[in-house]
Amino acid sequence: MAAASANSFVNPKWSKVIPVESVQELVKNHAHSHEAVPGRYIRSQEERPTTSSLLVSLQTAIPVIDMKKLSNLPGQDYQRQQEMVRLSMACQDWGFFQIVNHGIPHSLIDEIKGVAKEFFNLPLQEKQKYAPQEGDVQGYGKTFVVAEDQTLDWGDLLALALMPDSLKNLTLWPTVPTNFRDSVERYAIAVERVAQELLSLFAENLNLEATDYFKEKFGSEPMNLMRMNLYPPCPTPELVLGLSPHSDGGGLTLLLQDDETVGLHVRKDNQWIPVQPIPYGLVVNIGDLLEVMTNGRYKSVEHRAVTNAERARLSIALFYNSGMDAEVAPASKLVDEQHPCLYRKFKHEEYIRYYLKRQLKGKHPLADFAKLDISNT
Ligand SMILES: O=C(O)CCC(=O)C(=O)O
Ligand SMILES: [Fe+2]
Repeated sequence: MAAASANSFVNPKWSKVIPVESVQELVKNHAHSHEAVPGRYIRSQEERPTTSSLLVSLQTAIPVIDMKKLSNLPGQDYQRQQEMVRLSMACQDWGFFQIVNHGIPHSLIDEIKGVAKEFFNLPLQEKQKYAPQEGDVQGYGKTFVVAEDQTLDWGDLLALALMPDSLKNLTLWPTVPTNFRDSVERYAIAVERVAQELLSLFAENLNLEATDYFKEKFGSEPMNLMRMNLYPPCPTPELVLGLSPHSDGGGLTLLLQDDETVGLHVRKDNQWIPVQPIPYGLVVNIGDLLEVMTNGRYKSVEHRAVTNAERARLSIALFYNSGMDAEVAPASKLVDEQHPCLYRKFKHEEYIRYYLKRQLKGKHPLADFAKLDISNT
């Protein structure tokens, strides 16, 4: 039974895949034309990334957490306690933070960015060898294009399932550059270790019975994905989005972003806050599954990517998720009279299917799928 459901990830039918043109190609082919940005990419007035809201929000920044301060054992270490409080606030108020001193070697970070750039710079025919088969969410192209008339994101991507082995489809893993696969494997192991460390810190902060509470709930085989996003420069960045607003559907996301180019925006108090890159830092955000497991204490927050006219921007996301068969439900310790149960229990696989059938559109999926009506209680 488990094997059958796992294989369906690779073959039929996770989502309808509507093939669309590569944005990199579009830019190349229309570089000198007035029609460089086709109508399908142009956003409605409300969705456009206006500059006025950016100016206001520049005063705010997502919290930065120093992992080194958290690496000691729990105890009387005052610095550690302070950083734990900051981490807790970050998860509750923002759903987003950046981490520094996480222990991932800088050389490995340079390497993964290097192979990703090399891949996207290959000729289109080479990249198309890794286009997904029907119904798959892995491979080179775009996911979440579910309707012919949908407004498109100004970006290309490569999505890879990292684990479990039954989902990993090596035929969609590039072999050029030659060190691509090896770099991805080593980078993934390093980031997964940091994700596990963060999950134990969350459990400690939430006073859950064991620091491996989430590790256990995620199951022995987490379902982890990597997504490399490439946003080419856009002649009219004020009219398009690189990635539509969405909350991440998984557990925890660790994102490596471009050092020089701001592009990620996080929604806070109805404003879009740009995330200033920290060289060799990682952006961490809470996904929908952790919002459910923490009964809403930690927030899975909407975010989007914008483009600019001058430079391409690369980001590499690692989604650390529960296993497919894992049951997702609020921790019973986080449900009481003051905190009624906000979400129903569900199987992770059900939510993936639901999430993938929809366009990336704000934070609605979780609310529609699992939120309980507590107005009468
Ligand atoms: O490119 C970015 O900064 C955001 C990427 C992202 O949100 C995602 O891949 O889910
Ligand atoms: Fe995201």
